[in-house]
Amino acid sequence: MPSEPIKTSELITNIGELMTQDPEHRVLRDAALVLEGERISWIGPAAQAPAADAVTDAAGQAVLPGWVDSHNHLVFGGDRTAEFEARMSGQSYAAGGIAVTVGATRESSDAQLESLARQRVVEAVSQGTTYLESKTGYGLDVEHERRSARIAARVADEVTFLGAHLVPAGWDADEYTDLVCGPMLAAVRPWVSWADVFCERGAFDEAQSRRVLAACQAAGLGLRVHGNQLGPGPGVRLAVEFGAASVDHLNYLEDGDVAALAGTWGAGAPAGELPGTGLGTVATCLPACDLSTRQPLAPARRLLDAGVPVALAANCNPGTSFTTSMPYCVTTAVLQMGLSVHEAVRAATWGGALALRRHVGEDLDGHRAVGSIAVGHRADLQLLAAPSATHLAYRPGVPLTRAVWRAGRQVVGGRAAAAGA
Ligand SMILES: N=CN[C@@H](CCC(=O)O)C(=O)O
Ligand SMILES: [Zn+2]
Repeated sequence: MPSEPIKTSELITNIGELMTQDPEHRVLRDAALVLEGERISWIGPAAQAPAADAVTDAAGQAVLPGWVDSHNHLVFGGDRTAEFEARMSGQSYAAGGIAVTVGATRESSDAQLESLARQRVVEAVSQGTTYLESKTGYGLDVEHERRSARIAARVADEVTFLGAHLVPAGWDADEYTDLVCGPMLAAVRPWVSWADVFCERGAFDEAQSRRVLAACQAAGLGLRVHGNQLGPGPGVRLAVEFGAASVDHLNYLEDGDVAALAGTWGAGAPAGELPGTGLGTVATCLPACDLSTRQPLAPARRLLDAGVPVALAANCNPGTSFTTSMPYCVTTAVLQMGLSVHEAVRAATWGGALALRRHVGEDLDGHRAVGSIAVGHRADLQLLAAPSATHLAYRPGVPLTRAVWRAGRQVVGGRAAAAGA
């Protein structure tokens, strides 16, 4: 991605609306902030801003945290246009389509796969994404999963092992599950910190999913689950049972599922803001996927009302959601899922960070918090070509990303562009 050399310090001033997503959920007017190296060092009224080595004039426009996109499948070859067209003519989505992408992925060279994945990251960053996750899952044998994990680790901030995406043709499901839990897990382990399982009809049943989650947890991986996408099922229950950081999709939830997720956050605790303690399972909703598969939209409003923290993610993959656009997800969450603009932005920034456990402090591995604008956090920001975040929903489909900073480095736009010149 293009980047300018990092400045010692940079003042971004004349910010019309600064939506911090900090613990107080502050929205500041006529604000400014200072970046020092990769971190945010000062936030306050523009009139009191300190001097800095460089100055960006936000020209009264809005600044938000960069999007934290916590669910993607970026390492794949080919596409599934024909399947999409068939779906738009009434065919339903089924897990089996994954096999088409597995074939195209195995036929691609390492260089092709990495280049394609990088292009997808660049596309995401150009729309304001500053931190993103990618899964494996289109290799589905030991060597190709290892390769996917290695490539994903080169392009994404967080990598999730999804060997349990589909049982490949010719395999017995239980024997394939043994492979995932044994040699495949060992092969990918150096590159991944998360594991996931597609717990759904046509993919992995409850017993197989439980085995995958237990083996990956024993190997020290954090857990995530694809659950309740194509019908009611055990995905949410399993995620809760294993203390997964996130359960994703959630198109078919029963009252008990919502209650179980809410229960993981404890009564009355400010969701996710007890650093390192009391963290439950985030509900990750994937609106672009829901629309592309013509499934009912995940009940984000109902989940928030029940006290469950919600994340929004793009779920970029060739089968169900071939988009990297977090603004599209935010817009849909507001226009069609009943979230306020503030809630949708929160879900696409702080919510994603919470789903990746990157929402607070400096972690043991030296990562700074992402997903909110606060002193000490990583300087991941986006400047909109609009005076408020409301324009993301008010002007749907309009490219509003004017400038993006990732770890203090401006990776989209220039200071002249930022000032509207
Ligand atoms: N649902 C499972 N996995 C992907 C889709 C995979 C595919 O169809 O290629 C998803 O998150 O939607
Ligand atoms: Zn997925």
